[in-house]
Amino acid sequence: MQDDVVIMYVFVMTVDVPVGGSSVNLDVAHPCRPVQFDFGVEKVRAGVSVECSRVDDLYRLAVCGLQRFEWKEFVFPDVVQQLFHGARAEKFIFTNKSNEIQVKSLSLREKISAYYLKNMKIALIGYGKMGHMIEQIALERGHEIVSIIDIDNREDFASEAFRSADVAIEFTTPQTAYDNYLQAFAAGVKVVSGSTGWIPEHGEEVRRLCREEGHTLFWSSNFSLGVAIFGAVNRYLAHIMSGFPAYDVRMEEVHHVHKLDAPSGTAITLAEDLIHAIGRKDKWVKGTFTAPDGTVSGTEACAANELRVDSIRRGEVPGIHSVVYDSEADCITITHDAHNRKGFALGAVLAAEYTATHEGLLTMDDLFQF
Ligand SMILES: NC(=O)C1=CN([C@@H]2O[C@H](COP(=O)(O)OP(=O)(O)OC[C@H]3O[C@@H](n4cnc5c(N)ncnc54)[C@H](O)[C@@H]3O)[C@@H](O)[C@H]2O)C=CC1
Ligand SMILES: O=C(O)C1=N[C@H](C(=O)O)C[C@H](O)C1
Repeated sequence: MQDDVVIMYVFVMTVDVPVGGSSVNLDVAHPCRPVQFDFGVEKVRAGVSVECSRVDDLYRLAVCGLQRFEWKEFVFPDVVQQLFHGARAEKFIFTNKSNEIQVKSLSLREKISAYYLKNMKIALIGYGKMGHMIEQIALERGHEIVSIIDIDNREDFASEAFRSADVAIEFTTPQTAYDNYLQAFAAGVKVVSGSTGWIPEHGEEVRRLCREEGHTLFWSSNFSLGVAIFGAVNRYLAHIMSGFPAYDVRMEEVHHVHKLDAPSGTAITLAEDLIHAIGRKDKWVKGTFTAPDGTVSGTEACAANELRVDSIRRGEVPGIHSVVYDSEADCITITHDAHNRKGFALGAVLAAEYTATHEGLLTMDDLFQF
């Protein structure tokens, strides 16, 4: 069968961008890159033409197993010319081999920066486990950290340095996140936040601030690509299982002993998605809680219409989420197991890159349409 061919129009900047390595992997073609403009993609397959227009499309097509990409000349729309003086068009061939896009006829020196608008000024709110990891990844990606605010220097919200940030990345606590958003909004700074546990109290007001008062917040209970994929599998599986009532469903999340909230924000997102797709559950409820010393509180008992979510706190586990469908005959379990916090941190930085050029209440659905 003839290879799929994508004719893609792309521009290449002349500025330097750290790419690293001799090939460009999926990360570079990641949909989160803040490409602000459309570049046309024409997919030719067995005589069928499909119009695509964003980096997301490249990513999706790559994952679908496309064999060959052709990057052709790009006719710059006015907006791109205004934004990028000196941009020039070039033609490159990309091949997809085992989920990796390798660049052919593109030397490292040429640096593909089509995915960068510019290096950003980032402020960090919360300099704990996530704040440190985000700092490292942001620097690796060529961004500048202009301000770091933690519990002891909150007056820095009023500083010039903080106000100069393109985006603030906030990872603090369930109790403090909302006030941090207000401080950042008052300083005119957009926020990316992964803090969990604040939505029951402040969710409505934050939605209003973004939808009616022009503030920008990108929030996700989990920024990792793996959980975004897992979420899509969860929704699809729930859709299938809605036709098989012999299976009851429950969830379980395992996290490190320092975690303040239970169930985890990710578990709540997964539970809400699942309930939306399956007819026989209409709310999630807290099930058992296993404390670090092994003590179990709560209960496994719940009504048929309730989705039970069990929480376990153990050691330094970065985060494990499972959805379990159980019947008399067998059990189907899907699990996402984070090996470390890198995926969360990279996702948060990618979200910040996206947020720098977008407005309003933003979520992972803006980045991935699985
Ligand atoms: N959405 C996601 O992908 C992820 C979300 N999280 C969430 O992010 C939050 C933070 O996680 P970690 O960094 O692991 O916690 P951590 O406890 O290591 O760090 C939190 C930091 O926030 C600081 N802090 C507390 N109150 C503050 C305030 N009012 N202003 C400024 N800083 C303040 C603390 O001093 C600490 O340095 C938690 O809610 C966690 O559930 C964690 C990992 C991934
Ligand atoms: O507190 C954590 O560590 C994590 N919190 C998030 C959550 O509540 O889901 C995301 C991840 O699981 C790690």
